[in-house]
Amino acid sequence: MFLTQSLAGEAVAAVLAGRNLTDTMGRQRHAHPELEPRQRAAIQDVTYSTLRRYGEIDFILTKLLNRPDTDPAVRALLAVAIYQLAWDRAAPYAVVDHAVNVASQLNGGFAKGMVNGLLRNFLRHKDALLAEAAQDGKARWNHPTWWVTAMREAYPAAWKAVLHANNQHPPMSLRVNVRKTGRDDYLAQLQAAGMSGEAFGTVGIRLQQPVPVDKLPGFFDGYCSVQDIGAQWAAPLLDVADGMRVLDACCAPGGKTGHLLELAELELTALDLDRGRLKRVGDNLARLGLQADLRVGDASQPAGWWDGQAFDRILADVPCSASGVARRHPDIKWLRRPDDFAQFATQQSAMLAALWGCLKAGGRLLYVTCSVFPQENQQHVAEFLRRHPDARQLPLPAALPVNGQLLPNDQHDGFFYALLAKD
Ligand SMILES: C[S@@+](CC[C@H](N)C(=O)[O-])C[C@H]1O[C@@H](n2cnc3c(N)ncnc32)[C@H](O)[C@@H]1O
Repeated sequence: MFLTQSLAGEAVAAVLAGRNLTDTMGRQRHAHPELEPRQRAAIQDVTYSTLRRYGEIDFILTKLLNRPDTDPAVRALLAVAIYQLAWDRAAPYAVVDHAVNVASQLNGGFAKGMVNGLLRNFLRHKDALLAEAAQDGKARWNHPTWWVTAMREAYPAAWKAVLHANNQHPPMSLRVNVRKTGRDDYLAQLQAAGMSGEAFGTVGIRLQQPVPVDKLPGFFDGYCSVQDIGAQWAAPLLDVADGMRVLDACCAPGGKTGHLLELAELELTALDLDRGRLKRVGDNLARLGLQADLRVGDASQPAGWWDGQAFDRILADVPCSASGVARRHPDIKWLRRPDDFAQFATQQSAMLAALWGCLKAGGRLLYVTCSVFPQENQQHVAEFLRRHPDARQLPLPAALPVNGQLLPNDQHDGFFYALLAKD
């Protein structure tokens, strides 16, 4: 547990200092090759869970700490230990002892006594403090206040459910590669391997329990991909057919690229700005037995990568706040700032306008975000339609919300879809 607390504390401190959690944990894995998968899973679980609950934890720490200028590394360690004492199954005495040991190695160990005293104090008043945090208007939602206010305004009926979903463990879902096996066959293979899942859509399976991918039958032979059920709408919405020229404009790590290629024989260009992430697209396609023309480039600058031949279909899965997948990336809640949206909007508008010029008349473009903020979604598309008289928004299938906004729930993450036709 010493290592779990030490590395989880380090990761929480990095996020609270403004750093990305995925990158931070990647660096930790690199620095600690000796960690076994079980230890890595424990560190990830404690780190993610602490960040999911950070509103309540911060409230409790603010009450218990005498000094507002506590060392950030010590405060993050305390946050992790409070998560463990309040919600984890770990034995309280072990949590406190190990936290004291970790503290003794932080910045000269001056905080050892304080960590010991504060955690014991927390244990003495745990129920009352947790009840107080659960009642506090700011702490209880475990989101920044501006985010709660925005959700209240955007979804007067559903905002509590949206915030609640963001604080849960996400479901693990699969997309069966129909080029290799059928969905019913794959469900049977899962069952034979001691796993069970529920069918969704035409090729989706939501697993009852998340599992490491190496336990999934035929995963390395491309029988399935891990993909959220909500993300599995993208490729079918583009209604692709054999022989089409298709652009996947922000493709990495390639979840939707693979799905498009599983549906038809396409001449597909897979573009991404990030060379490292594009490599993962190549790896994923190789695993699935599929091929695309992979290009590094900026979607808002087609001159750098486009040969001038228009596309029949374009998928624009643009960079966004990722607020619809906050439960998979709990750092997002604490890293985003309200003024980030202006920057996203500028980037999203530039991409959409440039990609529109690469689409054939009669072609379709699917605008996608994994955001629940209307300014990245409906409002953004309405503005685009005002500026482009040759663009028409097509209705979505009845199974999707009319406005294209999927909100996160126990079945899928939050996504936004707008299907645009060029007249
Ligand atoms: C939401 S992710 C795409 C997810 C992907 N479509 C999938 O389903 O696996 C957005 C991607 O856009 C890429 N990106 C960001 N800015 C870009 C730009 N100007 N041009 C092209 N790609 C960009 C990022 O590197 C990131 O991989």
